[in-house]
Amino acid sequence: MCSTSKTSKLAYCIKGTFVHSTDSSPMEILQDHIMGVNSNGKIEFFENARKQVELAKKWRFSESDIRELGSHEFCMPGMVDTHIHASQYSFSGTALDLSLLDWLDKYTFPTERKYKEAEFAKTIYSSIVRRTLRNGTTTACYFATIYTDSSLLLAEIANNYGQRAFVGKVCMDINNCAANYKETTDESIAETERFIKEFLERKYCRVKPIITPRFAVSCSEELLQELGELAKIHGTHIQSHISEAVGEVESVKTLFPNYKHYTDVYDKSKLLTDKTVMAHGCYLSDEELAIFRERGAAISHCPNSNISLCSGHLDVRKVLKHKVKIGLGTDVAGGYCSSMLDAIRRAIDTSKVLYIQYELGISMINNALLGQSVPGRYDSTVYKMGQKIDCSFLHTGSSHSNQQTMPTSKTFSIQKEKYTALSYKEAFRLATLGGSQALNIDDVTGNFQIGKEFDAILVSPCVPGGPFDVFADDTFEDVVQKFLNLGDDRNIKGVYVAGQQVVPLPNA
Ligand SMILES: O=c1[nH]c(=O)c2nc[nH]c2[nH]1
Ligand SMILES: [Zn+2]
Repeated sequence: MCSTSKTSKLAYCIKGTFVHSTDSSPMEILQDHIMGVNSNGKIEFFENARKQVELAKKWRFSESDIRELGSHEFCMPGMVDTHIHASQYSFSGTALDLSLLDWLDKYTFPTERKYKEAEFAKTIYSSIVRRTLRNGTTTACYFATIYTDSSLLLAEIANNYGQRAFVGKVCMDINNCAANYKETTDESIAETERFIKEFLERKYCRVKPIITPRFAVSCSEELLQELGELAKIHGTHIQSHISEAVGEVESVKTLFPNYKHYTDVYDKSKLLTDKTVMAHGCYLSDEELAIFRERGAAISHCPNSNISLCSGHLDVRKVLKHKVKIGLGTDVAGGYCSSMLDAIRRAIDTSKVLYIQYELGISMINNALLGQSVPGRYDSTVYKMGQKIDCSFLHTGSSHSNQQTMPTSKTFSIQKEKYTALSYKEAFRLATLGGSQALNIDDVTGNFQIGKEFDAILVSPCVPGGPFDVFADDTFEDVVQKFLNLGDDRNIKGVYVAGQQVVPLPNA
């Protein structure tokens, strides 16, 4: 049950270094600060420690109420995994040899079918909730399976461990529904209604239901529209997949010939709202991103999955340019790692790959061939798939040019735009504040703004047998960067959700 009192007392203070993001800065490092957390789990004050005496008088705390961090230790906001399949955790780290649609048929659907069994579900769901919490994921947006009862069990487990979460019962009624892993349209709608009703009766404080059409390839027009209605009636969040892989985009064109594009399919079903998070979006056009922006819908960037299933790359810069909300997701088990630290690293890697491609001109050529606009072009032509273009303006005389493979019947002029890869600070913001914005919970969590709930990780960079070393010359920025690039759960000494310490785990 969710209980918050109108009057709140100070519960405890933390003193030391805090690292977080704001709208104006991807990373602020605030050394020698003191934070007060109240009995409702909210941040009551956050000030320079110079003000400790004054604050102690006002809030009536003594030295013994303060938890003082060690010299290299710091607190950062808990990470927000905006897209993770709890039900796929059992095979994470395996089965990465196929592309999306075949991967779903061969590995994913047969595994998800097992969640009809409550005992099996309980084992895997407990493991993923424990694992993600240990890795510092304070908020997770989960896909479960088509089975209502075991999806409700995932919600109960997340609630029991104190994780903030969205949990979705998956809906799918057409195609790619391997034998015994499908529902009729009516079943899917009725079970989603039951899921929401029983979920809301449990009155969890920080675990919420989310409407979950798997993706347009496995949902009929009728199901999508009914789910859009249900989301409207109950005011629930919505999650799905969009434009992840070329084969999937092509299937959607065939299945929904009367729609302008993939985004239009969801938009016409009222599934794009300011409480929607869509995973991937690698192949969204400028026009589609403009619709996302208008609706306030968000994208979950899942770089590990995009690389592991050879789906494509999301251009985060392009999404940010369109002012579309964006967070990071692990997308277990298309993504093989359940740690958001991995999502940060892969997001940077992907961005660097795009930088290399831009430098070589490859990305521009690929975009042109996919019928999308070409960044920095002078003309306004949108080149169609397979259209012949002359790429000789790129790398004239360079051995890196792929002009040999390009037909040369049409010429267009292009000015190369400068492309900047994501910095580790920007990736840190995506994993924390960005994720909370994507899930539309940034009024509650995502950074250390006064009044938000204290969702945080206590990081201890120097642990015996830890994954990296800190040297005397390292600045605090270096230490933070080392943790983001090299750290793991050995460095995560404590995890807090709404002021409650949830890691170390019970029975760890
Ligand atoms: O990465 C993905 N994982 C899935 O389970 C899935 N289903 C549809 N599209 C998907 N993409
Ligand atoms: Zn997914």
